[in-house]
Amino acid sequence: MSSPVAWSRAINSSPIDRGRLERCAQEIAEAGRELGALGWTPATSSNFSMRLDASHAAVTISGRDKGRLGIDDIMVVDFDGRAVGTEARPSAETALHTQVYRRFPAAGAVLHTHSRAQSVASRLYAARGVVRFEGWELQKAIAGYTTHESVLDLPVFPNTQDMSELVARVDAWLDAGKPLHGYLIDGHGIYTWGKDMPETRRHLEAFEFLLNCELDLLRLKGTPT
Ligand SMILES: CSCCC(=O)C(=O)COP(=O)(O)O
Ligand SMILES: [Zn+2]
Repeated sequence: MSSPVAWSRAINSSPIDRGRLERCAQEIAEAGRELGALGWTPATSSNFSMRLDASHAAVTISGRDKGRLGIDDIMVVDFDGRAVGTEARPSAETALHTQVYRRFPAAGAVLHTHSRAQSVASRLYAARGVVRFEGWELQKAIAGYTTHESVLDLPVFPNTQDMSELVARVDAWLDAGKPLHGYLIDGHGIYTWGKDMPETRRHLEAFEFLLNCELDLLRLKGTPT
């Protein structure tokens, strides 16, 4: 959103609660600062969002430095990706965010980052199409996982500038009944989500840690497990 005036227009022309929008924008900006400080949002990459209500999300404006976000760098979109109350351009990857909110009614936040581990792992596992985590205690950081004796799959989808292709791949995975808590895009980065921003941050940190462990094993052993 380019200014508080635009925010007022957005709120006046929609059922969105202004207080909720401001709180979400603050949470998104804070997450961006912390993820940026970790080096996971290089060169304006990455995008973040939070659910506002049953049909709207707050999402980062395209091209902004995600490590230095203010609330004016956050805008409102509907779940078809249309901007609400502003001429600003939402993230180029907005369709991947709104898909999560449509497919997971309990999802409250989505984070997408471009860390080195995410980017390198996406290339190494692209041919296999999935990174399979087994036997790691940190799998329990993902909602619903209660033991290291579980299988946690993080699919790797081919990169494309056509978001509808990516949306279709995610839909196909879900329609096959396979669990999904996040995914890599080849040569690109990771998407993950959760019921709120703290859970989404936890998922992102867990996937980052697990990917780094798998990459360390690869360096030591030579082939993917
Ligand atoms: C320079 S990063 C290329 C685009 C991208 O992958 C990304 O995450 C940021 O795109 P946005 O439109 O959300 O700024
Ligand atoms: Zn990206």
